Amino acid sequence: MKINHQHYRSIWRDAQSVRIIDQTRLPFAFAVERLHTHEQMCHAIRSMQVRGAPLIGAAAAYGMVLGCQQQADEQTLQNVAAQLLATRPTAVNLAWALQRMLQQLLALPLEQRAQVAWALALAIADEDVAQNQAIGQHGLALIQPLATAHPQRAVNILTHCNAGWLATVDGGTALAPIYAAHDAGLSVHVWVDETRPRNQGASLTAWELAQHGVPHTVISDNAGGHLMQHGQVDMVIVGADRVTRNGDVCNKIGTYLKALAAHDQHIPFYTAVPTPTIDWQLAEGAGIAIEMRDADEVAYMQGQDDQGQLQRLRVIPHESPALNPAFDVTPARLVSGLITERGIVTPQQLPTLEASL
Ligand SMILES: CSC[C@@H](O)[C@@H](O)C(=O)COP(=O)(O)O
Repeated sequence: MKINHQHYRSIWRDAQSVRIIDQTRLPFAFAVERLHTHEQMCHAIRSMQVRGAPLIGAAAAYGMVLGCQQQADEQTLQNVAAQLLATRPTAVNLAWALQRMLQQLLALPLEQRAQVAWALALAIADEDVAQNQAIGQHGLALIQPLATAHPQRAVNILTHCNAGWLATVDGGTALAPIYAAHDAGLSVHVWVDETRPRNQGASLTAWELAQHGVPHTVISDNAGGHLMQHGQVDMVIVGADRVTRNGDVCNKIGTYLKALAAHDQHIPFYTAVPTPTIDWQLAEGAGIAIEMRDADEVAYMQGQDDQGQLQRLRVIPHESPALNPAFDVTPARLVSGLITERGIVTPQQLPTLEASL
């Protein structure tokens, strides 16, 4: 991803520390933070300075590296992994990356661990970038026929939350096919759900689409169904935090409602999902731990006033409680297909995909 003509990943090594883009400051400030300890990485994941399933996985891997720099014995590494695992419960990539790092590090002699850990984390990051590139190409094959069918207008794609390059190491999942289509010269336009309460759509997806020059429009979370009814959505592509063996898709709260509306209107609903986001151990979505976040995220909104000052404003009565489940589960029956780095599969074809891994 290029920002002001400079290429960035959303996480990278800098000497013996790790750099991240602080996503809580976007879209109004582009700020890079430097992390030296695994405690700082825990804070970055919990506070959502870094967020999005694949990026959380890579961040956890780099968190293990930072822990390893201080002490690399088994008990310390298990302890660091447990702290990182406790930061956010829903995205399976976190547990996946920690398990992989632990397994590979503990197989090494103690004195080699701190050194090799950097290469192991980089491998996870590089794999994510490659997977997203492949997802982009497979997803492009879905957009191409829609562009051919409607040569006089843009293909309208609705997305929810941020599953773009900011949610990954680079390239994005749900946005990867959109970037691929735009770069291939196809006319695409993106309906960007604002994604209350944390506004990842309005703040992050809109920002990165604008950086890349992709035409888009931010809509309120409630507008999607209306646009679908009026022929203004050709397809929906979302990301996922966890997909279960049967193809149930856990993603940002509100995804399920978009899937229901898309199903009612016979609009294809795809989820773009790298295979590390598939939880082969879990039979169905009902078993997924849904993160409950602070009610203040619902009670308050943050934004910039006309003088350029950041403001945090309460939007509900002081007497009213609020509830903030961060994710929901879209049943497999509403999912047209999963765009993976191995190709596009229906939920029913997941066992074949698992066998091929
Ligand atoms: C490629 S990211 C896919 C999902 O992780 C994304 O859609 C999402 O729900 C992110 O939630 P967040 O709470 O911002 O981490």
